[in-house]
Amino acid sequence: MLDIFDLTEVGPLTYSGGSLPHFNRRIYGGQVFGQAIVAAGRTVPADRFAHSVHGYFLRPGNLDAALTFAVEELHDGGSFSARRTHALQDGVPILSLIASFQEVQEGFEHATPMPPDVPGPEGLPSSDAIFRSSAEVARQYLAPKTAFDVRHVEPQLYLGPDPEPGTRQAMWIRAHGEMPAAADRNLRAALLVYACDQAMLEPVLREHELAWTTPGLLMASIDHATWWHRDVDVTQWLLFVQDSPAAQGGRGLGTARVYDRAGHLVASIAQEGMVRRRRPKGEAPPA
Ligand SMILES: CCCCCCCCCCCCCCCC(=O)SCCNC(=O)CCNC(=O)[C@H](O)C(C)(C)COP(=O)(O)OP(=O)(O)OC[C@H]1O[C@@H](n2cnc3c(N)ncnc32)[C@H](O)[C@@H]1OP(=O)(O)O
Repeated sequence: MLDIFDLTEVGPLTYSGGSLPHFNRRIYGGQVFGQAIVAAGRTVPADRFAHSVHGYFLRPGNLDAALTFAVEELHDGGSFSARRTHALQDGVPILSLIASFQEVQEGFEHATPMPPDVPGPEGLPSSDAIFRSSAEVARQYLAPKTAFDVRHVEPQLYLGPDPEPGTRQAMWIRAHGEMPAAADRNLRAALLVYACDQAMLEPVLREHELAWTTPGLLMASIDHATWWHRDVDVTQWLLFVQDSPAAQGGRGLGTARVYDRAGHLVASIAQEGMVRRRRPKGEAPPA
């Protein structure tokens, strides 16, 4: 997974990168969003780190087409730098985001505390075991090796819906493997976005008694925002405390507060997605 974040500089403010296989034959949103953050981070002073990003998934990404990241230098201030990245395939943008970077500074501090009553990851079922238990479904949906161990507090939504629907969930996540010593803070930030796209809309599914494998489900991430409050390391367990404030009109909103094991709030995330039931064959779109 780390290889696809090792972008190649192909021109001024321009980078290229590869894609990992993905089950629905489009580029995994967290991958292209994370790569676009890394591209932006390559163009800022070395002591400025991503603190927020806002972006839109404009078109489905083609796994077989070249992926180019074009960065625009929007602003370099005394302590903040802003960059726009367009991820392009065949000359058209599939993703547009603006990321902002800041020097490390002292300031006022507060954070919503980690909920006290969430069980730790050790005793919870691992996504690895669930994927291994259903070889047929796993072959259809997943690459041979998944990068993250995901452990839900509520029932997982891979094979079926939650029998007790609700808009909230808590989930632990940790990358398999190590981070290279040379990994920089902006790469670590990007890897959090990679990790989260697989679960940000789960509270929407949970509330509506849906699962990833529900037949006829149409889903795609539309937009995404992350605020990194601190340096974040996906090779250590992170707790996602998730909610869905609303779903309507074919769109659902997911939010997450992300805590490290020590209880620090390391990031806040919001993501909206298209969540629809596929129209039955032959049914015309509304006039
Ligand atoms: C062991 C077990 C493992 C199990 C399994 C594990 C899973 C383990 C978790 C993995 C989890 C990964 C999660 C990945 C999450 C991303 O990675 S998503 C990828 C990133 N996002 C994207 O690629 C989205 C890119 N953007 C777009 O594609 C477009 O901007 C949008 C959002 C589709 C909107 O475009 P648009 O042209 O305005 O689209 P629109 O006209 O609304 O039509 C969209 C679809 O809705 C349909 N539609 C339109 N109106 C309606 C309506 N009223 N009712 C119903 N349908 C409608 C259309 O027919 C169309 O259908 P398709 O032709 O696509 O089949």
